[in-house]
Amino acid sequence: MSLLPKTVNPDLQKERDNASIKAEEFAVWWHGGKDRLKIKRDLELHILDDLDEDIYRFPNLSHEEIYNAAIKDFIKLAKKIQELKVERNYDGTDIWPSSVLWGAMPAGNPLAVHCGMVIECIRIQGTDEQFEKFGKACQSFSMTSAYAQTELGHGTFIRGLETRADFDHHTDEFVLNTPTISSYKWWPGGMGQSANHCIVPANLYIDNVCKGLAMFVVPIRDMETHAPLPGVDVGDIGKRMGFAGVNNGYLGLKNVRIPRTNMLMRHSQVHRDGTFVQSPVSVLTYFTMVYIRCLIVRNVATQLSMAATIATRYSAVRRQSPINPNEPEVQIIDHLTQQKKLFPEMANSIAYKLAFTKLYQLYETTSQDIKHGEFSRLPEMHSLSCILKVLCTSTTMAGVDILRLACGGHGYLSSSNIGNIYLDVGASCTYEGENTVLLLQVGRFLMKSYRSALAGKKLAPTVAYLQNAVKEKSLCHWTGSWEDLLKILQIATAHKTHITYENLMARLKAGQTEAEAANNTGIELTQAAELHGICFVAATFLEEVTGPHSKPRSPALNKVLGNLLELFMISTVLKYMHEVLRVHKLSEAEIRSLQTRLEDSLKAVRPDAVVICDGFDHHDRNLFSTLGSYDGNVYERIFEEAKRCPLNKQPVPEVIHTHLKPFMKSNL
Ligand SMILES: CCCCCCCC/C=C\CCCCCCCC(=O)SCCNC(=O)CCNC(=O)[C@H](O)C(C)(C)COP(=O)(O)OP(=O)(O)OC[C@H]1O[C@@H](n2cnc3c(N)ncnc32)[C@H](O)[C@@H]1OP(=O)(O)O
Ligand SMILES: Cc1cc2nc3c(=O)[nH]c(=O)nc-3n(C[C@H](O)[C@H](O)[C@H](O)COP(=O)(O)OP(=O)(O)OC[C@H]3O[C@@H](n4cnc5c(N)ncnc54)[C@H](O)[C@@H]3O)c2cc1C
Repeated sequence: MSLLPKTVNPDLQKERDNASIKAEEFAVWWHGGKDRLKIKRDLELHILDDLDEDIYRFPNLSHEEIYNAAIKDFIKLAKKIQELKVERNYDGTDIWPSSVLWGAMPAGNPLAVHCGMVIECIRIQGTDEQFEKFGKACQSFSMTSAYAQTELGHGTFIRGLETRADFDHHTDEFVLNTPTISSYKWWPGGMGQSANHCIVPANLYIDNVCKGLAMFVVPIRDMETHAPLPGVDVGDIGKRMGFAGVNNGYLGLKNVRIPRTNMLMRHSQVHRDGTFVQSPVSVLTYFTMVYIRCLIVRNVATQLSMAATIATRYSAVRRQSPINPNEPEVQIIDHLTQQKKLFPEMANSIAYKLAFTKLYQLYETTSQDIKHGEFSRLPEMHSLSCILKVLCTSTTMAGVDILRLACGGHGYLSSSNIGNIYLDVGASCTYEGENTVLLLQVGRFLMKSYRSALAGKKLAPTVAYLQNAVKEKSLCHWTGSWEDLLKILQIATAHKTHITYENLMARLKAGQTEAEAANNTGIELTQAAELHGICFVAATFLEEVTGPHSKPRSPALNKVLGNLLELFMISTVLKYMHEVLRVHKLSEAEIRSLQTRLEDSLKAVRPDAVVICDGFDHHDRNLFSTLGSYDGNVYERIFEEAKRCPLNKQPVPEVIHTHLKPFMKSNL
């Protein structure tokens, strides 16, 4: 019998009753309007409400059982999406990589890469006819696929990939080979057993001359029997830290033949006579990665808001230690240091979601440009998607762990679900471009932009601030306004960029090659890149709160958002104070006033913390957390989960009779 009360925990109810805004108003803003919120909720209702709760207890299953369950869960979900005929998420992005579906696939989706990446890859890299043939088959699931780029020996350095595709003039085919153990494809999601096709990026050879990387649609399993095709060696790479159900795989290819027309040929082509037509811009092959990097930003912003919801609700429900010795124990959310753990992460998740919205607009514009043969925005797009992917994943990983710690011992329970969120976010620091490597790409872009700034050339919009900062070496007058806080971050970034550039130049002057000099300047390049990302996020948040978007919002909501922006700005400037002090000598009194503002902003957020999290509007089944449910009945849920633990099914487990008791007896 369930121990769960039907009522909401009174402390949590009190938080909702006493807040300055209603959660609904925040939810409407967060989701971009009433209509969008309704789309999201209708979807969740249809997808999540009738699920069997046992699917959330996958940590009790074996690797194989988890995979079997994940496939079955995926099919249930796919059928629902097909019935509904929805293609788009509430925010206009593709439905499949959307967080609305996460609750239905708690162990991960063995066809996530198929749905979220391959279809878009075929759209971006294939011709319209190829999309008609392969893309549509993927959309209808008559074909299942994986994106098989990474190899055992190379993930980062794509030019080092060893898989080769040789054009055979006689048969009009490509012959694919992974000639060494290090060239085996390794890691692709869904490739182990789920996919019957792969997108294989490989070096294209015509008459033994390498033409660079191209993408090939390679069947790997029989369409009828699903058995691996001749020349194909495929399987699951074994248990990962997380991603239990995702079926990451390995793939070896030995003289596997595919028709010439299976090369994705929107940007580069091989004709029947073996003529090769080069892509107008070689990095177009990398554009699918740009798309996924954008979506990762949105995903981790959502995951951070989930962890913040769990930890904040728990902190409102749990009481421990009085503040004044003779008074009752307080809700732990009233300890100031606890607020310092919770609220900045809440603000970060909002900041990252806003940054995503801006990033995605740039992505859509750039995609349109590419369709019209215009590529000038690519470097900025690449750099912005890299820096936001890195900044948001790495700080979210750290933030989720802070939120776990904020839940004390119970945060460490698997049923808190924070561990699962942490492992998912942790993977995103590595996949789709390892974070340090992407920071170096951004550092390189900053060096180029800085050189242009020095030459008085016009800069791309997202680095335009460097131009002023080149001249303006410090703030003339410090008022401590939000605008000043942003400005000082921008000047600090420009300064960091400037000294990094100088150090790079000095190394070149001393005779180092460009590559050596870049390697030796790597630490500063990554630091400048990180600061650049911070400036973008801060500028976007500031614009949302003070710009024209604030007009239609109620004063109460604007106040709440202002409190969150204040917290974000002050926390950020304090975090990077060592860089700020290099460009503006803030006095001791000015720094102390920032510390006071930090404390005041935590107190200002406090009364609305629970409703802000309610406004993130996470369905209980998406959170699936004993600590973070809407009703706050934490202890009862923890208790029920313990009772469900498979070990408790019998009073004395078999191993006690077979091993522990005899051992104890032998020591009598
Ligand atoms: C489907 C998911 C949906 C979303 C998530 C949902 C979550 C749901 C849960 C579960 C699903 C699981 C989802 C997992 C999915 C994971 C999938 C993968 O991981 S697929 C593998 C990714 N692999 C990498 O990302 C390799 C990283 N490496 C690279 O990108 C390159 O090798 C790089 C950039 C590091 C270096 O490439 P160089 O050696 O060719 O380039 P250089 O020489 O440095 O640069 C040449 C020029 O090209 C530019 N460039 C490089 N990349 C560019 C790009 N993408 N666009 C534009 N320009 C680019 C550079 O800036 C440079 O420009 P200048 O010369 O300075 O002007
Ligand atoms: C959960 C998960 C899912 C994945 N799914 C897919 C998928 O679906 N399809 C796919 O193709 N791949 C997939 N991958 C692979 C992933 O894209 C790669 O692991 C990732 O790109 C990192 O490459 P790597 O493993 O070669 O790391 P490495 O590059 O070997 O990184 C190791 C270390 O070397 C450093 N390093 C490497 N190069 C440089 C450099 N130039 N400068 C400075 N430092 C450097 C890195 O910073 C890092 O510290 C997945 C990976 C994971 C973990």
